[in-house]
Amino acid sequence: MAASTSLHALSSIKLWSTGSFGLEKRTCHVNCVSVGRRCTNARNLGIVCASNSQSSVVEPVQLPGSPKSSTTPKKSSESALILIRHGESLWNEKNLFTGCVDVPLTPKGVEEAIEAGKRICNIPVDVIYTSSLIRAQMTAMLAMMQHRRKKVPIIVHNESERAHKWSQIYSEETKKQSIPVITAWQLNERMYGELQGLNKQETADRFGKEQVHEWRRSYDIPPPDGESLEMCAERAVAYFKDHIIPQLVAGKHVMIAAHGNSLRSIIMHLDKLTSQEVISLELSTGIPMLYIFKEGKFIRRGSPAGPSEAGVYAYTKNLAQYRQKLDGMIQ
Ligand SMILES: O=C(O)[C@@H](CO)OP(=O)(O)O
Repeated sequence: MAASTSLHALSSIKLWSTGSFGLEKRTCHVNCVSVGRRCTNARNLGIVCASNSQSSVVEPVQLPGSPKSSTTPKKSSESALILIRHGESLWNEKNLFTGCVDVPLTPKGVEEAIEAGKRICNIPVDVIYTSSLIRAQMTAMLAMMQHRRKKVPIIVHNESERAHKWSQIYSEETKKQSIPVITAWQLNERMYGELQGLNKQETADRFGKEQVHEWRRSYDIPPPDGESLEMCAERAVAYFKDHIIPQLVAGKHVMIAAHGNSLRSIIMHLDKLTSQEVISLELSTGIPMLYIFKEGKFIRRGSPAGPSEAGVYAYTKNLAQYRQKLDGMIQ
């Protein structure tokens, strides 16, 4: 189906379409990354980095005015990568296709973000990436309010020379107690084209569940005038490789707050999912997922359960040590 096909034209094509919806049965929708039979298996992920990181290493992101630090990868280091889909938005609540429409969180979404923050409050975060959409930014900020390290997340404004200059910080100590938040449109939700603002149920009633599921979850079939997951991946995964992997290689701990589909495309890349497997990948709102980046590989560690449970902290010595350090600082 051509991306430019209009909904009007589609309605006449799809009115007769009533196929079964077998894929729905296989969908595994849980509070973590879940892909069919792989739901519970953390596994080593052969990576990306070997072919990309060396050619695309960029400077670790710094707050305005920070002295430049070394970009040399710390060979023995491991880095945490937290992925979090934004909390429930006002259009999630209304069951509307949202895409790149910039809608805020609901009170429930705010709660989800706070809860997510509690789940990651012992995991180190050096730099945060969010989309340019407010629901992802709200989620990142609210989650960080819960972090035990109590650093202040600060949005980096580099959109113009003046914005950069006017947001300078003139205290090294204050900078040390801050976390840069980089906003990137490349991490935005997939652009949903002519579906944006339509009710999901009404659209399924009109065009058929099968067609709507294809638009929502297939890899390479775009919704009318919108982006397919493949098109979304072209910008989101490219950004991840060019900007985020170099941070991890440099030993920085990264959090990404983004969207159902921009994160699906990144997870597809990290977990090496096929275009068939990604169909059943569903992400819940406000659930953080942890990967460990070590020796050029991403190791999926699932979703941190809660600050008081051993859970993910038992997985790596570094995370356990960081937590102990926080315990020491806070006592
Ligand atoms: O409406 C959207 O932008 C997305 C995420 O809420 O919907 P879907 O579940 O179809 O990916």
